[in-house]
Amino acid sequence: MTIGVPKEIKNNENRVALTPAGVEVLIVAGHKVSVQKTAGEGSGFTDASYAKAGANLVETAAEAWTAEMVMKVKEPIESEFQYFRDDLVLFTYLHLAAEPKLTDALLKSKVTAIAYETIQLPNGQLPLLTPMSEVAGRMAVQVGACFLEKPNGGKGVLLSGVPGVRRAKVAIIGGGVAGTNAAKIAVGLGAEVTIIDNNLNRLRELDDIFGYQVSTLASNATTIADTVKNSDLAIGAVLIPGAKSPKLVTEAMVAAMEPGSVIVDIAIDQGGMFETSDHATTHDNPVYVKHGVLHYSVGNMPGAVAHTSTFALTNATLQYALQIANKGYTKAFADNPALLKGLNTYKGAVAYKAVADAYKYEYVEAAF
Ligand SMILES: NC(=O)C1=CN([C@@H]2O[C@H](COP(=O)(O)OP(=O)(O)OC[C@H]3O[C@@H](n4cnc5c(N)ncnc54)[C@H](O)[C@@H]3O)[C@@H](O)[C@H]2O)C=CC1
Ligand SMILES: CC(=O)C(=O)O
Repeated sequence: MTIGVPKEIKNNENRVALTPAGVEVLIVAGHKVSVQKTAGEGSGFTDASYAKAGANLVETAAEAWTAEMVMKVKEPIESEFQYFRDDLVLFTYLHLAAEPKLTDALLKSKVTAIAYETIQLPNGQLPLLTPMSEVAGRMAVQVGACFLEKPNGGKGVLLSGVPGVRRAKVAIIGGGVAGTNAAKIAVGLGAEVTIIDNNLNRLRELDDIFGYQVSTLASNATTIADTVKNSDLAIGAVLIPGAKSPKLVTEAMVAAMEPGSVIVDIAIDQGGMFETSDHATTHDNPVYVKHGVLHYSVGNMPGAVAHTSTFALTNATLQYALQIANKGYTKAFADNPALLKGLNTYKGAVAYKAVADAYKYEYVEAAF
C-alpha cells in the first residue's frame, strides 16, 4: 500500500504521524511511504532520518495526499478538504462530533475515515487516544500551575503552598486516562486534589491507586458545583467516546469561582465540558478570561511537547496502520472489531453512532 504523511498545519501542531522508526517498519513490511519534507522537524526528526528509513520525501502536501492511506495527527482543517476523494483511507484524530464542516466534507467526498480516538478494545479502552490523554493530562497541571501565577493573569497561588500556607485545590472532573494523569502530577506537586467521576468502580480504582492523597466524589451537579467553586484549578477530562462533551460545568458554576482561578478544559477537542469554554484556543493564544476565570482550552495540547508525543503516538498507531496496510481495510476491519470501531465515515454515510447522533444524521453500520 502507498502511505502518505503530510506536514501538520494546525496552529503549533509540531507532531507528525510517524517517527522514522515507524516509517521503517512499514517499509520493511513492503509498503511505500511518502513523507512531506520538514514534516518531522517540529518533533526533532530531520528529512535525512526519514530518507535513511526508506521514505520517499515529497515537496508538497498534495503529493503526500495522493497516497492510498494518509496518516495524520490532527483532524484536517479546511485547506486540506481539497485532497479528499472516494478512494482515500484517512487515519488520524477526527473528533467529528465537534467538527460539523469536516464531517460534511468527509461525507461528501465519501472518504473512508478512521478516527484514532474511537478505536476501542473489548474492555472499553481507547488505545490510540490513551497516549495523548496521558500527555494532555500531565500537561494540564503544568499549564494550570503556570497560569495561576500572577504575571500570567492568575490569582498568584502556588500548587504546593508552603509551610503555614494552604495548598492549592485542584478539581479534576473525569477520572479516566487524562484525569488520572493530571492527578498524578497534581499530587506530585503537592496540591489538594479531588477527582469526580460518574463511574463508581473507577472511583474505587482511583482510591486504590492514590489512597488518601486524593478525595473522590461521585459525579452530580451538586458535587461538581461545590468542588469547582472551591478550586483554584479545575480540569475537565470527561469523555463519552465519539460524542460531543456533556456541558457538566455551567456558566453559573464558573461565575462562582474566585477571580484568577484557572480552568483547563482538556475535553475541548470533543466540544468542551464547561459552558464557558465554547471555543478551542491555540498554543499562540491559549487563554481567555470569562467571569474573571482564566480558560485554557487548547485542542492539541500534546503538539507543544511534540518530541515526546510523536513517539507515544507512533507506538500506539503503528500496529493498526500495519493491519490496514498489510490486509487492506476490508479484511483488517473484518479481523479486528476494535479497529472497526474507528470507522467514522464510509461510502458517504456516518458509520459511528455517537457522531450520527450529534448531527441527527442517519447511522449506517458498516459490515465487513
Ligand atoms: N485537548 C487535547 O489536546 C487533548 C484532549 N483529549 C481529550 O481528553 C478527554 C478525556 O479523554 P480520556 O481521559 O482518554 O477519556 P477516558 O475515557 O479515559 O476518561 C473519561 C472519563 O470520564 C468519565 N465520565 C463520563 N461521564 C461523566 C460524567 N457525567 N461525570 C463525570 N465523569 C464522567 C468516565 O467515567 C471516564 O472515567 C477526551 O475528550 C479526549 O479527546 C485527549 C488528548 C489531548
Ligand atoms: C487527542 C487529540 O486530538 C490530540 O492529541 O490532539
